[in-house]
Amino acid sequence: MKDAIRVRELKKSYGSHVVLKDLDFQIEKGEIFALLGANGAGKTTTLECIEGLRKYDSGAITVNGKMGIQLQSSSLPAHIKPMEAVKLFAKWNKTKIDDTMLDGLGIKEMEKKQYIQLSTGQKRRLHLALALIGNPDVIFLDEPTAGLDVEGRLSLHEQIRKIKSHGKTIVLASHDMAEVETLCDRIAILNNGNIAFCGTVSELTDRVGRKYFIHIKTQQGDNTFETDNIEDTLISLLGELKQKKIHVLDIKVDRGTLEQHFIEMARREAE
Ligand SMILES: Nc1ncnc2c1ncn2[C@@H]1O[C@H](COP(=O)(O)OP(=O)(O)OP(=O)(O)O)[C@@H](O)[C@H]1O
Repeated sequence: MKDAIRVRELKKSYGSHVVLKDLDFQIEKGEIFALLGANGAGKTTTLECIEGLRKYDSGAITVNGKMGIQLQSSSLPAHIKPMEAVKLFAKWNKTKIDDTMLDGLGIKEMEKKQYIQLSTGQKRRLHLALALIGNPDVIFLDEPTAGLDVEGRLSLHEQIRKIKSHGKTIVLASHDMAEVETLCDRIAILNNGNIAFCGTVSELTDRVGRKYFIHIKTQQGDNTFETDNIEDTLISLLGELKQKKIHVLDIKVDRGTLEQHFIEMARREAE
């Protein structure tokens, strides 16, 4: 399949702070691709270099097709009405307004409100609509569902899948691993200025295994244990605590995210 985006030997520093050491990856046409990584790993820097909004030090970036970029919340004037923004963007793009797309995203229902009066979900849908004006081939979404409730999130996922079904390529930066697991064809994890992993979610699961975190709060303090077998670990931990007559106040089990496990694994391998 033809690449929508190809990044080769991308390097970027801010002064003496090296953020991207040497990035190499490609994004295939028609896939949903996510860029993951801890805060400050360089996701936004990478996306903005690809989008042409940020200068990079060296390397090569190729984008095949027209780009549509989702705005940050602060980028629209507070009092603009959604359809005014849509008309403005259509004019800039010298394109006709796609009523079917606007109906799908419920933009016309927001007609009477000003931008600051929109709910978070409505703002996200408007940002998506504005990114789609001009019928782009590659769409960049930065944290598309941050701050939304479950219903808002599911509805936006549905819209993103619909965009993909029209053959578009979608690139997103996200912190929400559950979202990435359900939505994305492939992911890349940024760590220490490099692509630490690039592949499908199931390839990532195969690499790190399914792990869990058990958090135990006792009179003596809090402890966290990583395990791939909740039952055995819990039985042995509780047995040990009982024997030592340490009183358990609270127990929580969470799955952690694949990204956390992967970064932890990379850290251990580097030691
Ligand atoms: N314009 C800038 N000048 C100097 N340093 C910058 C600039 N932009 C980003 N940085 C630094 O570069 C690093 C990467 O930032 P970037 O915003 O790309 O990371 P990120 O992975 O998108 O983070 P987050 O998940 O918090 O949004 C951070 O340490 C950040 O402080």
